[in-house]
Amino acid sequence: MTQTPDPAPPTPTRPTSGRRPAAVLVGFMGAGKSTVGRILADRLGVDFVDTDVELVRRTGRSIPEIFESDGVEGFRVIEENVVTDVLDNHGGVVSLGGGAVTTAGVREALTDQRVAYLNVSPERGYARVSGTDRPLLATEDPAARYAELLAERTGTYASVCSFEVDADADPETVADAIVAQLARELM
Ligand SMILES: Nc1ncnc2c1ncn2[C@@H]1O[C@H](COP(=O)(O)OP(=O)(O)O)[C@@H](O)[C@H]1O
Ligand SMILES: O=C(O)C1=C[C@@H](OP(=O)(O)O)[C@@H](O)[C@H](O)C1
Ligand SMILES: [Mg+2]
Repeated sequence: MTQTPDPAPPTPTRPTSGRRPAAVLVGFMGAGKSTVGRILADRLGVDFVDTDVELVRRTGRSIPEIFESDGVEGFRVIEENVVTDVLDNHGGVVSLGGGAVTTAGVREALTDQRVAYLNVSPERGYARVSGTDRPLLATEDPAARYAELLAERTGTYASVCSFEVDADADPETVADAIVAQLARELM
């Protein structure tokens, strides 16, 4: 007699609102995720969430303060919680912090999303963030650190994205390119 195998137990899922972001923006520091995300949300007539802003709002601490007290590992834990919660519950445009994709749980949460990778060159990207308070660039040679980290992360951005746009262009042009790609995805 053949035995019917037991059905697989249901996969545990996080409680969600059933909404899904219109688009999620990833890419390195200075790619323009925060800037373009707001423009894109306006174009689409939807809300905008920047997960770094949300993280600061929820913790009541600045990003440099969190890096100082909890280190990069502590920051990533808080970031993963905020990012996965926002992805589960937000229906608009979501911009992530540049390093969020280095966490496995974030990459997992991005698998069924529309993910735009803002691909910036080291020269353009660094010129935009040079002199700002991004903790990972608080080194003796921030330009070298920037180029090194960007090279390290490029494969990860490419692996989680649905499509890539040239982020060296001005913010309006980058937003246009994303709208065009989203329209293609609907066809
Ligand atoms: N496409 C762009 N062209 C020129 N400047 C930009 C562009 N995108 C962003 N910026 C500027 O670069 C800086 C960093 O942009 P931001 O949106 O914070 O990048 P990210 O969130 O990817 O780190 C800001 O001063 C912003 O005004
Ligand atoms: O690349 C990173 O690891 C980081 C990027 C920053 O966000 P932006 O990419 O928006 O600058 C911010 O989350 C933090 O300073 C760490
Ligand atoms: Mg940002």
